[in-house]
Amino acid sequence: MAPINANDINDAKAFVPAKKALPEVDTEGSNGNGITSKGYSYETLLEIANFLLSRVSDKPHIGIICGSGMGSLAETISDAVKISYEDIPNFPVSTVEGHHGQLVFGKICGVPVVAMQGRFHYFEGYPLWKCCLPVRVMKLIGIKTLIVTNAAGGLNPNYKVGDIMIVKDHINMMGFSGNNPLHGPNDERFGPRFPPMSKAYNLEYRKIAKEIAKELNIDDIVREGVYTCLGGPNFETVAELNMLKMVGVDSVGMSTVHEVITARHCDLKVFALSLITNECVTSYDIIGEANHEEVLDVGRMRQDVLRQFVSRLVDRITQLDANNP
Ligand SMILES: O=P(O)(O)O[C@@H]1C[C@H](O)[C@@H](CO)O1
Ligand code: HPA
Repeated sequence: MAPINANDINDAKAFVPAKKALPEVDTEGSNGNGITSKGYSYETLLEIANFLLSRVSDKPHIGIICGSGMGSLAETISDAVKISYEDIPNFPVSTVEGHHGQLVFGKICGVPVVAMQGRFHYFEGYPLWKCCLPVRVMKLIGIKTLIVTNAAGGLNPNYKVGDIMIVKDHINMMGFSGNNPLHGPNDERFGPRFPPMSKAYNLEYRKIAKEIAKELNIDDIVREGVYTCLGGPNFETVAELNMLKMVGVDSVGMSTVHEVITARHCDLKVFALSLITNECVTSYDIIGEANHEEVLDVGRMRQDVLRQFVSRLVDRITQLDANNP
């Protein structure tokens, strides 16, 4: 029999390896006890931050992470300066469709912002600390608030495709097995060894978001609920989803939780939302299955409303924080 090669496999897509190798260094906690783990040192992150600051004129106040299919959020940014991840020293690269792979600096409603058009996921092969490295870099370049968006499956039976869920809390499923972005030596220059997470999602921001939903006349599609992140890349089984439903999860995705933990650790204020891109399959009788194309399509369908929502949020958060420095 003739040997098979990769091109013989039906519909095989060429494997695209990450375009650059990333230097990983051993980092040591700031207590100097000699314990090390893989990560980037504070100084390396500072170098990345300074590299970025040398290319922009304004320090951003707010960082935005665009979820799958939601990259168009960054198109509301005026005076945009775009920096490809590939051009940033020691930065990871995006490998998922629907994640452009660049930082966009500029202004929304006159407020200096930076948006990540493309995030890093655990399933891409990045450890959690590396998925969250941009959050620390954004902290170092000056942001005070992080707005996180994600595409997620709707587990709450009242949710419909296209709904926007304000995240009020999360369940860190990956953390239950000890997989946490803060694992390893703690550098106190970022934050404390044992950061609390009981107020991770800023209450005032959530109130503002609900007011904005009313102003935009979209309060019928805006919900509030609990998000969880699983490692992916496969979508969940029926049994897994039913288990998550029992423990109070409203939306399921593959990101955000570790980013929020990293952000709260370094004292950033956080707002997060899920765009419900598909109904979770919680019964064996349901014919359809989750797929990434549908996720991206719903992102496109909701892009206008999301842009308006996030723009107003940036404006109002800035006013709120100016009054409560
Ligand atoms: O980056 P997010 O969390 O928005 O992406 C979700 C999770 C998977 O990466 C992808 C599945 O379609 O969308
Ligand atoms: O149903 C889902 N599960 C996990 N991640 C997702 N991202 C979009 N939809 C989903």
